[in-house]
Amino acid sequence: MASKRLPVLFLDDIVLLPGMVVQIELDEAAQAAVDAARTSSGSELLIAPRLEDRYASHGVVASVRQVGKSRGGSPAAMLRTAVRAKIGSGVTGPGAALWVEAEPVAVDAPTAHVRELAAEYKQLVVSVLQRREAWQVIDSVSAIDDPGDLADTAGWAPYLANDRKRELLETPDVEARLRLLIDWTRDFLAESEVSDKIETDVRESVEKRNREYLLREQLKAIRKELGEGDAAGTDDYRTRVEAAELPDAVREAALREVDKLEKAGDQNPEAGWIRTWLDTVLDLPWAARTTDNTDLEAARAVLDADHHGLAEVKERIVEYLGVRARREERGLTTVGGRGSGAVILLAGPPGVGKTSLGESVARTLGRKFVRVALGGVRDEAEIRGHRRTYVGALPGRIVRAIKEAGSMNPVVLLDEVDKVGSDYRGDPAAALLEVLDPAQNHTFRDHYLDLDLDLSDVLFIATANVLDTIPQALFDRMELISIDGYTENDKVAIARDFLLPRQLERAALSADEVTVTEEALREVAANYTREAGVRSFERLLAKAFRKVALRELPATVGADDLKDLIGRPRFMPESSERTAVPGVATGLAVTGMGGDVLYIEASLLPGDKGGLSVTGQLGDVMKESAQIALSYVRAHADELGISPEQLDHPIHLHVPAGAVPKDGPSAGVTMTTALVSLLLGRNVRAEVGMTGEVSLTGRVLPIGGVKQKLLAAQRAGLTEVYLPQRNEPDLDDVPTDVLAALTVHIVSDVREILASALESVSPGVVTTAA
Ligand SMILES: Nc1ncnc2c1ncn2[C@@H]1O[C@H](COP(=O)(O)OP(=O)(O)OP(=O)(O)O)[C@@H](O)[C@H]1O
Repeated sequence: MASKRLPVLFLDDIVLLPGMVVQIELDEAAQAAVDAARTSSGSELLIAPRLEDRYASHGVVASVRQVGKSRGGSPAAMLRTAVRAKIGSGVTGPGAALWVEAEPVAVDAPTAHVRELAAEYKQLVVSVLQRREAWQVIDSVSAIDDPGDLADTAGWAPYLANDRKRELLETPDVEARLRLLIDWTRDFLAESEVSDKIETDVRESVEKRNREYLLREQLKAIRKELGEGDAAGTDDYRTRVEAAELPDAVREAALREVDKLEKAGDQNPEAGWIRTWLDTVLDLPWAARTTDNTDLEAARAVLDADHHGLAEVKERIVEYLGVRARREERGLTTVGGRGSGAVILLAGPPGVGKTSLGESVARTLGRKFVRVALGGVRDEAEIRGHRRTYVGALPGRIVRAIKEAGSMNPVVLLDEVDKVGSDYRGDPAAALLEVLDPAQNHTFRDHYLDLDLDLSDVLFIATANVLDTIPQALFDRMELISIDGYTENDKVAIARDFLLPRQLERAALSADEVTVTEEALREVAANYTREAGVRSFERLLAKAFRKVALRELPATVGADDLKDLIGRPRFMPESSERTAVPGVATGLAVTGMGGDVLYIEASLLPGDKGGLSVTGQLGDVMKESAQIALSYVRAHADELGISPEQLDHPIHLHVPAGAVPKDGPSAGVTMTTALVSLLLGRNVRAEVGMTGEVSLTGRVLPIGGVKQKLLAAQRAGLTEVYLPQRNEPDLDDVPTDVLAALTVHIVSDVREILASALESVSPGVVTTAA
């Protein structure tokens, strides 16, 4: 098409495409252009955008339809845009306006492909218009037939930014223009679908909340009318939950339950469950913590003030607290969780102060203390709670402990972890493992509570009497501290400094009123109790003081008064009595109650077929020990001076007390000695105790629990003990006063025991089967 010379008007904030009728306000430049058009170019001018100081390459040829005033009263002109034109070089005059060469763009007849694109675009535009419910516009757009004209209706589209409109203006090719538009319109539709959805969601949730509020108010009114009251009660939960210091997730969950409660109404059984649950949640100390006292010297002082002796145990505890404090200081507890300090396991017989040490640790740190008894727990739900769907569901013991403690960082004593069982109701040990594992326990989930509970600040201390029944995985997480039991001197000191004052106070007596002599205490320790700890000791003192309180005060309790106050001694040295016949030897053993002595008895039965029977609830290992002992004796009969006929008789070996299950190889030397004593008819010396495994060749192999066994030997009044050579280093752990009271023979072959433990003078009678 031939180019024209036209006055040009650049507009900054609007892009006009062909086929539009618009009113523009006339500033000076616009006035000049419009004037020039009316006077010199047949009312035609070129309008082009100038966006961010960039001039467009194309504009539209527009004709001035009318000039007048806008509604605001300023000069304005009504323009109608026609064809696209390429802007050529600028030329001067006539008049004040700017003139350019404008070359109108020729439009080819549309191809079939272009028509297809146009149809597609038309559909998209109609969709957009439908969303806006612009029905009239839909009609006029639908009526447009020419693809180029259809594309240029985009000039009206409010969702296209000016720079996109300019791109359309500068794209004279119809097909390219339609492609651009199809893309952009699709995007717009997709976006507006999402935002529509958000809008509806928001609107719906607001409406729902309003509706719920209304319904709740109505419900309250109805309940009040029915005299069911308690609308205030549910309201109360809402305010309580809102006022409580709860983690966000917990508050949300609690409010959901309050909603349910409000809907459920009073008569609904569920209301009761929800209330109990809400009470539990509100009772938990979500935000309460105590501040740790990390002064290690002070810690040591507290431990010393609470407990006699136990130097090594206290040292280990102080070290443990020191490491913990340092880790915390360096922020290591939270990083990765794992390995942030194992759990202390206090292992030892009853009454040695495991529980009270736990209490002391809490006191040292200034933390709350709670004890969780695990003895006999077989149901996982005991630890982790029942699901709420259970009738009468309760939270587990851990949650209850935290509630009882009233702080999120108490000391929790897991008492008797060695007595946790498992059965069809799940494995409590596995749940415990989760409780103790720093990698998991910051989000511990109780079934009942069903909320994450952070246990990572809890200091767990476990206790156990024996180690071999603790599940391995649990044991691996723990740092073992053994407390083996007390010597007689220890017990007397503990009684004097701790048990006496406490029991006096309980009996409402004062130290001025009742004095207990050292001999009396020693007598109680030696002949009234035979325990590793001091539990019965304390009980007997309590019993004594109840009687003393009825006497004339002040009073002194001496050894002679004991019979009156607490009865006759219960334990007398029995070793000489028990070993008064051939075939009985005194062994040393460790049980859940601490160390103990054990008399192994052998006797010959009538008959000539040989053979061995064993009784006393022995485990497999112990039964094998008996076999080995007998085989050893048979193989060495000659050397030992045993006549072959003796070996023809069947032998019965018994380990009292028959009701207590026993196992382990450490009775090997005792069984061998009992057999030899029987077959030679020579008594075992009464003051002798022994422990050690025996091999078929008579080697004595090492055993465990040396300290506990020696304590027991001393308690039982023995004065000589045989120990395997490889256990010699264990003597370092044994208190010096125990070692002073015992002669310890270190042996590596059972012959050494047989050579010196039997009475040297034969009683002269050879026992044969009756
Ligand atoms: N070394 C000690 N010094 C002072 N008191 C002690 C000492 N050892 C134990 N006691 C006292 O002995 C009593 C029994 O101790 P505790 O109940 O802690 O024993 P335990 O080892 O936890 O037994 P269990 O295994 O049966 O739980 C407590 O009153 C405790 O204060």
